[in-house]
Amino acid sequence: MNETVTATASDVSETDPILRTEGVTKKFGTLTAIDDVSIEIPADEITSIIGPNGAGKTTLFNLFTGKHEPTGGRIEFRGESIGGLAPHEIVDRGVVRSFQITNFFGELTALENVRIATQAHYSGFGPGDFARHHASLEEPIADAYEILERVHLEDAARTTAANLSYGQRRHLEIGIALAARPELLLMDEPTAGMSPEETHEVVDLVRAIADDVTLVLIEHDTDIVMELSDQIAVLNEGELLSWGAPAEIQADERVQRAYLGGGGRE
Ligand SMILES: Nc1ncnc2c1ncn2[C@@H]1O[C@H](COP(=O)(O)OP(=O)(O)OP(=O)(O)O)[C@@H](O)[C@H]1O
Repeated sequence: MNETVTATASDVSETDPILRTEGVTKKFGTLTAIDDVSIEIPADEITSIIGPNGAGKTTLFNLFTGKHEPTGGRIEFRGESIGGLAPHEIVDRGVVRSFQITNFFGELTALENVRIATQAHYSGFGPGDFARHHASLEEPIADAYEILERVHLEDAARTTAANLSYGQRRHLEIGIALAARPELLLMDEPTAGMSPEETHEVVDLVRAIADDVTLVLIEHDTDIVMELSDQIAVLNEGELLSWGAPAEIQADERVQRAYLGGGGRE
């Protein structure tokens, strides 16, 4: 059993927490996937969640997004409890997840994919209401172009998603997430499967997005984690093993033993 680590923003950051958990626990039958985790995610910064396979990283994201309901404990976004809210209610509050798995319409263009995602913010658009009269699409289209520029896909606006390169598709997924106007964006392995050049581009993109969106990343590439993160939370067997600035995490012997040196569970 590890000693209990309680992560507070005051340890590493001066900013207010945007997301906070208090003793949050998630059990699947007899397995405790998240075990009494208390953490504060500071606003306007980049926080990474790392840990060996099966440590509970994805489960923690699923608790943040409402995919899973906590078995115990509390999750607050901007001071209000969100534990147990439906996923769409949590998105409406500004907590959005960018998926690693493809989450777009392959036969539609990059522009159309992002435009559809922006339409939720305009009154009068309902689900599936994709093909409106052109004039009523002006604002969503302008928004979509702005987002495509942000994710460096302006030149691929008219390319169907299926014909984008792997790296471009990952940019599109980030664009679709940005279309939901997140205050807090959860990114699941943004550089997974990318070439060194594509990785470099995404690292720059993540940094640019972090200028006005709080980011929480799950990332397996330790170099990227150390480069990008303002603070790092280390999970191990469902528990918060350590929390701190990159240099502190790198120097933490428990982290070395549990993660950087191998180990883990499936
Ligand atoms: N829906 C589920 N039902 C049952 N067990 C689950 C479920 N989701 C996750 N688990 C278990 O909870 C534990 C934590 O899994 P989780 O996917 O959160 O780990 P992770 O840190 O994201 O791992 P990885 O790095 O391999 O993605 C694992 O033992 C996993 O098998």
